[in-house]
Amino acid sequence: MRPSVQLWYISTDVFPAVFSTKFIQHEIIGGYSHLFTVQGSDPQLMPYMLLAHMDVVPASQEGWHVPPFSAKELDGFIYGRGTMDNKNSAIGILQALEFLLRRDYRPRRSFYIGIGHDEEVSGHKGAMKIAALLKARGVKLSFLLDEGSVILDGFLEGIKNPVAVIAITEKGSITANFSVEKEQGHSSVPPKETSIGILAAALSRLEQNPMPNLFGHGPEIMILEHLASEFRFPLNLIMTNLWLFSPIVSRILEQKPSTNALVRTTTAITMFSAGIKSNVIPPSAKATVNFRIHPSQKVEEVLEIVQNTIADDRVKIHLQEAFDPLPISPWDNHAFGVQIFRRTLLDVFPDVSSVAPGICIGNTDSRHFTNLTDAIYRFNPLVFKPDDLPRVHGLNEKISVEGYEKQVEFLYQLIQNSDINKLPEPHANSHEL
Ligand SMILES: CCCCCCCC/C=C\CCCCCCCC(=O)NCC(=O)O
Ligand SMILES: [Zn+2]
Ligand SMILES: [Zn+2]
Repeated sequence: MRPSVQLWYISTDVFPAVFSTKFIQHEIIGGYSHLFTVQGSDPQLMPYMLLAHMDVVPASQEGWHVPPFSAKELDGFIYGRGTMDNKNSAIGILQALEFLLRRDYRPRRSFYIGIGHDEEVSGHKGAMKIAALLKARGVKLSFLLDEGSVILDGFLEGIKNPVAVIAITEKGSITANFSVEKEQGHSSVPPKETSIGILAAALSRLEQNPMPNLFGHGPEIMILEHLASEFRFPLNLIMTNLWLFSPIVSRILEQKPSTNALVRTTTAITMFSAGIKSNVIPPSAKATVNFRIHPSQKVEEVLEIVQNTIADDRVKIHLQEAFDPLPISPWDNHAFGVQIFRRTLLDVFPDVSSVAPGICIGNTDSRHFTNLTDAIYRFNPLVFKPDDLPRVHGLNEKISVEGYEKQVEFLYQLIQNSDINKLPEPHANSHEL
């Protein structure tokens, strides 16, 4: 089956300078993905990489203010599937580069642009192949920037200003298929339990018994530690004394889905199918459950908890895909990428008062690049309010025109800021960055 991508916008017509510049090489990888190699003028500087993807999850035709693939503009917003996840980055990166090239800019530091075509189905044919190709060419990266976190505005009770959260790891994942088989028969003489009843009860046990709250066992605590001074009194005192207050804070965080996802391995029953006719005892019931693994756990440990919670041998478990949480990227004054992001945020988003390390609660193509660098960061320069979160993979995904322009500006500055060969001095102003 062909992936659901539109390729027309990555073309010579739309980005003439990108495609005609001598020091830029363009390759198609895996049939649809793009790899651009931008050769900098100083080969001594270690290259970096910008990553994005152009494939999207499906969109229902109902419930949208405009058709989901029309990219129509309404009240200052561009609506459409992929406007936040992640065509905004794919086009934004190329547009920033196009602008720079038109101003005769030649970067000093080389960089790669990878635009995958199958991120939403694990990136095995796109990003994974790009990573393998770069590895075979002996490439090492100073840092890599992908999607995965944003500038949060109004997510945390008690913080007034928008804060940029750059994910330094991402959760692991298990996609498991559960099934129960039972003898088919006449519905007038039903057994005590059907395959549907057995499977539904097992899944209900999984939902009713969430995985343990692991706040404080992984890097999620760093978000609050870094943002402590942003909280109003007395929350700032609580956040600066998490050694004492973490039991209370962990209970508060688990109340909302967006913060619950930070403190535990989550369990989402995403597919269920069973039954063939209203008067036939169903021969089988099947379900798919997607777990996103907290950074302090591993696949094995989660599977053991699942087995013990279900505690029913009639329920068979088949793993579709499973991988551990990703390594934690450096976050200190020597982390080149982090310093570049800070400086660029300060340049472009003066309202952002803090930059904190965080966790990507979903998964990204960047996880295929761990052989090329230990400095993998997931961050999209978009200001997110709480009602934006359900739009990702949901209805009425949209980006404001101003927000998209800011994204391009961020990338435009980031490319230039990355050209320095040593870490910048901290800015001498009152800004908290
Ligand atoms: C301190 C408050 C934390 C709030 C946490 C919510 C922040 C949400 C920020 C961005 C959300 C969306 C990005 C997730 C990227 C996932 C990309 C994707 O869809 N990959 C496929 C997959 O995971 O299945
Ligand atoms: Zn995405
Ligand atoms: Zn997505």
